[in-house]
Amino acid sequence: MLILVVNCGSSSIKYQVREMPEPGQADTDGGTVVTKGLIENIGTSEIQDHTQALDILAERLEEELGDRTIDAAGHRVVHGGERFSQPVLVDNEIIRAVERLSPLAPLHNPAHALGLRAIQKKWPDMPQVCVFDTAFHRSMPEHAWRYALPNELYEEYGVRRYGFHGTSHDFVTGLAAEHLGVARDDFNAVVAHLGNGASVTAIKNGESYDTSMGFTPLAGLVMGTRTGDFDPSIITAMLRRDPEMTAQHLDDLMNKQSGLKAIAGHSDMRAVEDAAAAGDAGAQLALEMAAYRLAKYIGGYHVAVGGARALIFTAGIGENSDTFRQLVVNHLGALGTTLDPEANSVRNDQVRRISTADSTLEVLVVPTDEERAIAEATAQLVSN
Ligand SMILES: Nc1ncnc2c1ncn2[C@@H]1O[C@H](COP(=O)(O)OP(=O)(O)O)[C@@H](O)[C@H]1O
Ligand SMILES: CC(=O)OP(=O)(O)O
Ligand SMILES: [Mg+2]
Repeated sequence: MLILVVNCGSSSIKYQVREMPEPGQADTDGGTVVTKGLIENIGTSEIQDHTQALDILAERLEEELGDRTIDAAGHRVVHGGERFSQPVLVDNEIIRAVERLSPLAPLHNPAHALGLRAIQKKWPDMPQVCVFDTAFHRSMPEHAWRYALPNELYEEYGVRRYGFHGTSHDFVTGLAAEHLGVARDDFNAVVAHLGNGASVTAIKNGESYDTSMGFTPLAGLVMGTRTGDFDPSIITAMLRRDPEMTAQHLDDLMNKQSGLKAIAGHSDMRAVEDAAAAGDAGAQLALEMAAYRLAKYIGGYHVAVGGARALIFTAGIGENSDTFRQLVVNHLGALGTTLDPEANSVRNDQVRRISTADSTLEVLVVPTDEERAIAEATAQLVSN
């Protein structure tokens, strides 16, 4: 079965076509990638809108797939609100629901809705599935997801912690439990998904118990261009100083001008590490801030789940940066967690253990694959 996996952003569409085994077949190993790519600059004179981007995608697929046809499309949808705890088959009502969640994810959900409609128009008979970043976190207990704010903010505006990157946290949790030979229901762990956006999740009995992102993907860790946690009174203080300041300006400041970029001058971790190695003090500080913030979350989540068995690193930075992993674990001495430097320096795409034999938490690197997880969920739903 051929599955098109799409991640529609406001100005780009990332896609992958995977050949998936029929669900229920004994060996569902995630299938194989047939082709993948990126269409950028949507909303410019080059490519006007998502409909035009889809025309380009269709042309490329025709060239690359010949007369083979796509059986279904699976979409990454960042915000599923309180409604969606599972992937769903798409119809008009679902697209409207994704659109209605736009106030909670203004950078993401409007683009997802455009992508869903554009595909529906182009291939009316192709089934589509939405896979939500928030879904895995629907298992969090209320004391973890509530904010200590007046009730009507939750009741009327849905102000609560939702959490993101759920598809990835879920996927690597399963692989780690399997690797360690633990039943997933008994598995307690801390998962650090460290990409351009970064979040850390407390896993209790195989489910999400708490997570660092919140109402939006801004909260928690120090990221490439996002602040992560900071005192919200900074915002009101800025508004008092400059009453002309707009929500747009503040969103841009917190989401695009902050994080590593603000402290080191680079948002890309490789560039930050190179600058730090060359002696740049700002880059060294940025690394230390990001590692320290994450270490505090790990300690907190170890307590939250009643003792984690494993600490899992994943995504671009988590999978590739032995330097950053070492900086984080340097703070975990009080937990008795230590890395084996040789194991930590190994580079491959396998699930691997990088802690010493006597380390209290077993530290694993687990490569994530959100596209594979989306393709699997899509194949599963459309075959039922
Ligand atoms: N070898 C490496 N060393 C350090 N950082 C790396 C390395 N490879 C990739 N990264 C970092 O991973 C991040 C991107 O992660 P990724 O998961 O691809 O992001 P996203 O999917 O959120 O766009 C970037 O900060 C990049 O610098
Ligand atoms: C939700 C989120 O932060 O996504 P990304 O890491 O792709 O920016
Ligand atoms: Mg990512």
